[in-house]
Amino acid sequence: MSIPTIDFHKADDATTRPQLLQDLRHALSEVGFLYLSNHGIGESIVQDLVDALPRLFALPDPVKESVALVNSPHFLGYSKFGSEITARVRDQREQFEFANELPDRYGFVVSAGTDSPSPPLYTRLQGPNQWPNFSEVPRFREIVESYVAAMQDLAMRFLELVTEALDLPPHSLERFTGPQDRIKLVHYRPSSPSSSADATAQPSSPSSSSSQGVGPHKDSSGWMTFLLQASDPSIRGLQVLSKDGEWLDAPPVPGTLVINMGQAFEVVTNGVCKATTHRVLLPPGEYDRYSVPFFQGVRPDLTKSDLKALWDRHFDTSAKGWKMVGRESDEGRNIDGPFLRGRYDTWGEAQLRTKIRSHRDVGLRWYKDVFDKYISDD
Ligand SMILES: O=C(O)CCC(=O)C(=O)O
Ligand SMILES: [Fe+2]
Repeated sequence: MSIPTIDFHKADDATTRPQLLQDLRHALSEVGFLYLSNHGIGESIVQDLVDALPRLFALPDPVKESVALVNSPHFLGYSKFGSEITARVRDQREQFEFANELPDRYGFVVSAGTDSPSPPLYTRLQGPNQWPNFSEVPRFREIVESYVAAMQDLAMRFLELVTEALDLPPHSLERFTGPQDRIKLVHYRPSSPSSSADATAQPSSPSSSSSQGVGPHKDSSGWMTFLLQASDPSIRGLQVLSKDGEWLDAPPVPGTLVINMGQAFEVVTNGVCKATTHRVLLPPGEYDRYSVPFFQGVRPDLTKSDLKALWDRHFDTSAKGWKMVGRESDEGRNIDGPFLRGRYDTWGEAQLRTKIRSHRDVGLRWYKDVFDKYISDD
């Protein structure tokens, strides 16, 4: 199996659109990953971001830590190398996380102390960014905001094509999207053999010579992920788990974005479109890898019961037409998925739990009352 490429230009031409829709349906329901070419994002919007990344991550640690994630109840900010855990192993990456700018509605209601009931705790994930204030990366905020705005527009346009490819009425998926889209600027560096022997490294890292950039996971932050691989094409690392349980390389292809479905998409489609398991495995060497995933947001109050009608009408998996439904490798099926597996019925709560488990220092500081519940619920 290989990862298909969807040429977005073909959607504009009535002679190529039907085949494109068929290819997209196949990619969504039977592969779970695709490259999107001719996506229409302005070249300078992408290039400005790509150019900013090495300068951003070369800043001294105290400068980066001036916007540390732990300062933010919204999990927006900088996390240093080795602070994130996926599949119980420390990831060899550092990252900045931003979102489209939103007010801290939860904080506002709670601190106002009015009689109105507090919003659910998970609404606290929404809030303002921490923008770093440094001169070494000129126009940084503007570059990130332009990229986010372009991705929000692309994600909505692509979602309409997906809606049509799955034979759904126009706009029927749009109502599941939420107010907050998130983006990460990520820098990977393989651990040297000596550092992988330190106390933080786990014995279960994928192999003794490669380091875990990010461990096997299904994206939990959003609905669909649009990933920019922002290093030289010779720098590999991203791998996708096929339905047969085989890890496939997804090398950078200039001019494309890699798209995959997140956990909410799998739930909304009743398992017809699987959220595909992926990881970044860094071959040994001295190099830097940069990537920028954009996660299209999900409506936080979405519950599984909201989806029943859609499942019955369009994603009845006992009906013919969804050829490979339910097929997934054992490794993929065993990936942690609190919304998928039914323990948490509301999307926002499942997302909060995932965030707390991945960034425990933030959880302890801002979510003390629910920390133990979410950490030890498996
Ligand atoms: O860096 C990459 O290529 C993938 C990152 C990723 O999968 C994630 O952060 O969810
Ligand atoms: Fe991911």
